[in-house]
Amino acid sequence: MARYELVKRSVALITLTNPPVNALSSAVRHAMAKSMEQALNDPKVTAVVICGENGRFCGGADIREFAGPLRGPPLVPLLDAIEAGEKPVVAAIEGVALGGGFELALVCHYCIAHFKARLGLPEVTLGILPAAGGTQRLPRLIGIPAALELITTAKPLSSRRVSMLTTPCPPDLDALLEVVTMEVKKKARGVMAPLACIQAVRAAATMPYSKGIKRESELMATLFNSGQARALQYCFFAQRTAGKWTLPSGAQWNNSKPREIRSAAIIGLGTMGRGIVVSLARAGISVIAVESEKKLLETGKQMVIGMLERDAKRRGVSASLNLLKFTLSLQDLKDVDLVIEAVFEDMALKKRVFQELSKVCRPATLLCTNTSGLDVDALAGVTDRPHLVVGMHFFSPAHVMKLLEVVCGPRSSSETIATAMSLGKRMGKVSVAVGNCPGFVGNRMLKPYLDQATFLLEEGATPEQIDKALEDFGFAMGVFRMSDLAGLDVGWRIRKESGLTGPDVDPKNPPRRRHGRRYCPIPDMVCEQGRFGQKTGRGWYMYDKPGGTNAKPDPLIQNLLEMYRSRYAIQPRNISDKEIIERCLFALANEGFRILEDGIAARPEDIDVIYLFGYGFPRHRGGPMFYASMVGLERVLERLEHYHQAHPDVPHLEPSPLLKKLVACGSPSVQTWREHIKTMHSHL
Ligand SMILES: CCCCCCCCCCCCC[C@H](O)CC(=O)SCCNC(=O)CCNC(=O)[C@H](O)C(C)(C)COP(=O)(O)OP(=O)(O)OC[C@H]1O[C@@H](n2cnc3c(N)ncnc32)[C@H](O)[C@@H]1OP(=O)(O)O
Repeated sequence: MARYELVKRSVALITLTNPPVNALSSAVRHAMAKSMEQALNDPKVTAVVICGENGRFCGGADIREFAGPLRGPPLVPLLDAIEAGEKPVVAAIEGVALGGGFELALVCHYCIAHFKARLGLPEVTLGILPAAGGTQRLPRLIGIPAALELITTAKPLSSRRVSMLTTPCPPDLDALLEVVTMEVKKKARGVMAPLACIQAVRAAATMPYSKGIKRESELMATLFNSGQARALQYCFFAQRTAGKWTLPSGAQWNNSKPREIRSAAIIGLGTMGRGIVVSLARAGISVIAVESEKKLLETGKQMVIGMLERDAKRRGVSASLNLLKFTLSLQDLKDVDLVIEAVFEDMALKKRVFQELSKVCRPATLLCTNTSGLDVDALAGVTDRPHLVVGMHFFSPAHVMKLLEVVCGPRSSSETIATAMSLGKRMGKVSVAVGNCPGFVGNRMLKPYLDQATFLLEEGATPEQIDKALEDFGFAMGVFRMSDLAGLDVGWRIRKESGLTGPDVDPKNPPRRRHGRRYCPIPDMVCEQGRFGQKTGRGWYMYDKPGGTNAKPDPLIQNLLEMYRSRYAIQPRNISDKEIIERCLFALANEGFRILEDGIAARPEDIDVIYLFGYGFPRHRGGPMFYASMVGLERVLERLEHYHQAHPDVPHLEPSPLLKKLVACGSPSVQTWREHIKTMHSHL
């Protein structure tokens, strides 16, 4: 846990040895305390050096330990003792010095850092604050503005006994803290940890160290026990769990070798295709981009080049334009390692593309589809290599959004899945393996969520009221603003194709009902007026111009809602924010339980990661499944039963069997739900 060596008969070398990141677990703290005592008591030792094994200084406190009672020697007195010791202590930093690791470096009297070392205080991302003196020592060392900023930056330090310094303090401290508070509130609505950090840094500026450190500890205690800290720490591990995919066959992330992908091709240079080309080129992969018409090819090419150039400028690197080739001919794809089809969302068209690819590409080429919800296995079925077909569902804009759903068809081989997952990682994506069903995980869950929002409109709410409730909950954008951004026409076309609206609707359907269930036609009526969202300057809101982003409530939508309600004799009622949140989010989580039952997602963590990275679910709420567990499964069940009773024609409100089962088992923690799903059928 910590190795003690005497170097040159005078220097004590203490090496942290707790792979993979030398986290300060209770065993490490214990070993460090012992080693420090030995060094301080040995008259031969004139100086101490602390470093970490395997090129990593220290990744901070052991986050896993936060879930249980705190054991072992506490960190703060250990660090205070290092700082107060009579012998000089040097932190030799290679790799990461994060959180408690950075705080350890701060108490050392000297720091030597490799130029590639990464120093920082990421505690806020875990819903806590740097509570081993970080908020008190750092302002003393580098001043308030720089310390406030350091949450996301790395700064090498070289100073002695930092706690003895006075904090360099700007004359307009209150104004500065006010500005930072406003920024933090805007960036992370409703998130407690950054605000607590500001209060702790204020204490560093206005109090002696002994009082400041006490304040730091009080603030930490509040954060530490908060639901937000639990949610954010859950997110940290959920993201890592999601990469560890596993199939019922026994194939999994650590026993399936991915293929090396050197070249790829993208079919279709629409919004999605362009984003995927940029992501691939940024990852250093040669890309051939294919379009069906010269004009589309030229437009796509100019846009891709522009995107790559802007991106490279921002990152201070040169644009990898030499990796790109643009063509009208599928024949050019005969030698590529992998193809991603990103054509229009039309099964017949996609099948034609896959049949063509089967003929043109060499037999070992992987064929991937970027469909957002169509049957991946149906596409595999028209090829000569169904085992090499997999879904790679990127989210728009694909060069920005971090999420990738890797859709495993029943015939996708483990090597194919491993390759898609590993390619996603190389492209900087958070990849989650999911099963094949309409909408997969993310879009399948979206339907009940969107349905509830539009039903609430019928019953008396307005788009701005619903959006505000969701934004106050923590979403960056409410459901209607988000729909305006994404474009309303896509959903309209899908509803027309499925016979829910338009000329193909069965005339026997009573109004506001389809296939025996409640149906809200308001989104269709909005589209019939040519209101497709931001791009047309009108949608659920009005905008200054087509493409404008400043959403304003539109009296025409208000009129439309009033006319609609009076046509169907609906008496509008006052709807509370609580009802909005419960109906939208419990319906969302309820579908998540069904997805787990159906074996479309292997674990609740996978669903949460999809919603965090693909749908803007607030991270400090942990994701829809974690949120349900925090509310209490019993409560979620009771509210769903209540709403289902009030709306029996909405099957999505009927509590899922898995939710009922978990409640019957005493509402176990989200990390153990998997054990209760074991016996069910998996599509993964
Ligand atoms: C009444 C109540 C009073 C309460 C008061 C309580 C007071 C308690 C006193 C606390 C003192 C506070 C100390 C400090 O201020 C708090 C902290 O230090 S919090 C931790 C801060 N550190 C981080 O957030 C770093 C997190 N890690 C990373 O960012 C990355 O892992 C990395 C270090 C950059 C390495 O990245 P990669 O190379 O990509 O590797 P992975 O991310 O895949 O990680 C590999 C493996 O390691 C596990 N892991 C990483 N960091 C930690 C950690 N800090 N603790 C535990 N485990 C960690 C990670 O989960 C992976 O595990 P695997 O998935 O392989 O099992």
